[in-house]
Amino acid sequence: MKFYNREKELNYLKNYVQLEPTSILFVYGPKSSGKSTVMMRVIKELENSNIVFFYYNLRKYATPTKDEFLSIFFEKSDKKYLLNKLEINLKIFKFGIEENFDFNDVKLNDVFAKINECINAVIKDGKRPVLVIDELQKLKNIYFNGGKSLLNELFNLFVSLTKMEHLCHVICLTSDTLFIDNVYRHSSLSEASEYYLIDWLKKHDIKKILKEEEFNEKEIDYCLNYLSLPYEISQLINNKKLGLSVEETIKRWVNIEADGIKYLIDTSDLIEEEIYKVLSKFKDKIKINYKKDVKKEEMKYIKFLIENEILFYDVINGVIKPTSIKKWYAIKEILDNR
Ligand SMILES: Nc1ncnc2c1ncn2[C@@H]1O[C@H](COP(=O)(O)OP(=O)(O)OP(=O)(O)O)[C@@H](O)[C@H]1O
Repeated sequence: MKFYNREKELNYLKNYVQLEPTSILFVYGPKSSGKSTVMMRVIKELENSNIVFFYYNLRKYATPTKDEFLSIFFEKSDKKYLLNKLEINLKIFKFGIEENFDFNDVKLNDVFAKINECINAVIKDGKRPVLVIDELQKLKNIYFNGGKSLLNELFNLFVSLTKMEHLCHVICLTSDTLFIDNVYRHSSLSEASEYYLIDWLKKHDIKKILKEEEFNEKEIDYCLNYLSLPYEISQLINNKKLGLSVEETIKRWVNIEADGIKYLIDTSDLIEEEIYKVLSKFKDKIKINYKKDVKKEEMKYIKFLIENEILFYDVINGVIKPTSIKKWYAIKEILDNR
């Protein structure tokens, strides 16, 4: 699979993991903007460095239970940390735990003590641990002894590992911006966190990639109006090979998106008129300002559109926009057809 551009993001993350850890890093961005792909590329490019990446991709699992969380994060072994054998293309590690450790009735403090032991073992070996969790919000419904929320307690552990003790970087990737919103407004976390946006591809980068992929000038001009995400480029290339023109493919995409949005509205229990009213804010502009353009009573409808990945809320910059440019055209199409 070809990797397109993202030099700036790659460099940022490669440099970031080599600095002293001082805060938790939240990498966020619109759906499918390429957050995991960039992170995996960082791990690949640093595979011969002294960094030990503990990379847990929770996207691969259905929402985990407590037992599943333990088996995703730990592996029975006489080592304190060990290569994840299931990942053949990537040198990533799991926390090691002794063979006779009993996962039944385990207390959260014991789990955290084990994580600390593993991280300290890496440091003792003269290496630098980096913990990366993709789609961390999937742990939000796990509770341990006495009803303790795993996620809240993990945040305390992460603050301790980064801001307090500077032992280990903790990087959380997510496209769930309502989750980021909660984190951002959480007083003790906001002072211990940094945020990095992996956004749509820039027009000049798309142009460069399309030129390299031998698209002609006319095709490039057409594409530049509609493309924003890296996977769209790979799909266009494949469709071209299958004999579909760029214009046909894009028109079909916009149609499918428009159908999807209309179906979502038609099957929702919310007041249809209010959803359309919110969408009409995007009739003539691609992004709106949360503070200036959104009224309190509209937030319910905006949240609905964010949860359903029609809109993306960039909490840090106070901007709301469709999750992709193609989605923007789909919104405009359903507004025009009303
Ligand atoms: N720089 C890139 N070059 C080529 N393909 C890419 C690039 N970035 C992402 N992709 C492709 O786009 C798709 C989505 O990428 P990825 O899963 O990394 O996005 P994400 O932002 O992590 O997604 P999500 O929002 O679901 O968490 C994948 O098929 C991936 O291979």
